[in-house]
Amino acid sequence: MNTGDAMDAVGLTNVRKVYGKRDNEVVALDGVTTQFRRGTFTAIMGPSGSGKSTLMQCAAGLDQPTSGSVLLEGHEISELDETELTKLRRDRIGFVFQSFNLLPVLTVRQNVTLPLRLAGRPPSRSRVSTVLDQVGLAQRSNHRPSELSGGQQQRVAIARALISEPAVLFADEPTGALDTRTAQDILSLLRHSAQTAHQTIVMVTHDPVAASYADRVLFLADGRLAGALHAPTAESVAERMTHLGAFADDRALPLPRLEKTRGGQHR
Ligand SMILES: Nc1ncnc2c1ncn2[C@@H]1O[C@H](COP(=O)(O)OP(=O)(O)OP(=O)(O)O)[C@@H](O)[C@H]1O
Repeated sequence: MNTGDAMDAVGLTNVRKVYGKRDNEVVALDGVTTQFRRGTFTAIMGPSGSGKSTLMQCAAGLDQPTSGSVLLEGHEISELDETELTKLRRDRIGFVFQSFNLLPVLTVRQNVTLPLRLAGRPPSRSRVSTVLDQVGLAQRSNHRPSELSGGQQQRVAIARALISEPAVLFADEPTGALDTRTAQDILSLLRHSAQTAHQTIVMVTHDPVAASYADRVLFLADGRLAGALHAPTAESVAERMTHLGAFADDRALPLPRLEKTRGGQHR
């Protein structure tokens, strides 16, 4: 059995994912091998349709690869039954998706605490307050989702993912609906979580500045790895994306969405 390296929170070996059959076959991932070390923050980038979401779904155990191995927190996911997979995801993994999946009848606080209450591990009031404060929603804890902006709803989803302090956090465009300042705060929070709480963060993004908060950027093209950048800057990421054709059609490089302070450091 492949037990992998204990330093890796997630390890993919030769992962292939094919959707559809015969004439309708789409090869979404075509032999991807990579590792996500514990306590690291990785951004996944690539042109539309390059397989980013599929990679994340497979790495998170939400979807099974057609072939190849995914080792998640020491477990080969193809060897787990649905109950074991559900337990692994519930206890060790956090998710932030583009659709926030908030329950409209529950308040912010109730939405954030629901997964842990369902798991029989209700968080303390102070833990809830800390997380709501971290995402800038302390004043909104009794509001319902319909009373919040899109960006605020996204922050509820982020708080819900962070509250259980998951070993691995998968996030699909977590700052997509946020204004510049809030996006900076959330990205700094994610980086801080990786550095201090040794959480492993895997984030899909289209934004080179968001990616520059990560320790490493993995590039995908046509379902295959197309290189990596360590200690990325927004400029180096944007340049690489342009070469991958992600910013094609004669547009200028997208202006970094987030500002940086002097010396290239993020606030
Ligand atoms: N459920 C599915 N059934 C059939 N094809 C799929 C399915 N999910 C994804 N695909 C195809 O697999 C390929 C990779 O899709 P994926 O969503 O992983 O790309 P992506 O890089 O996340 O794209 P985007 O940046 O546009 O969100 C695409 O060609 C897509 O059409």
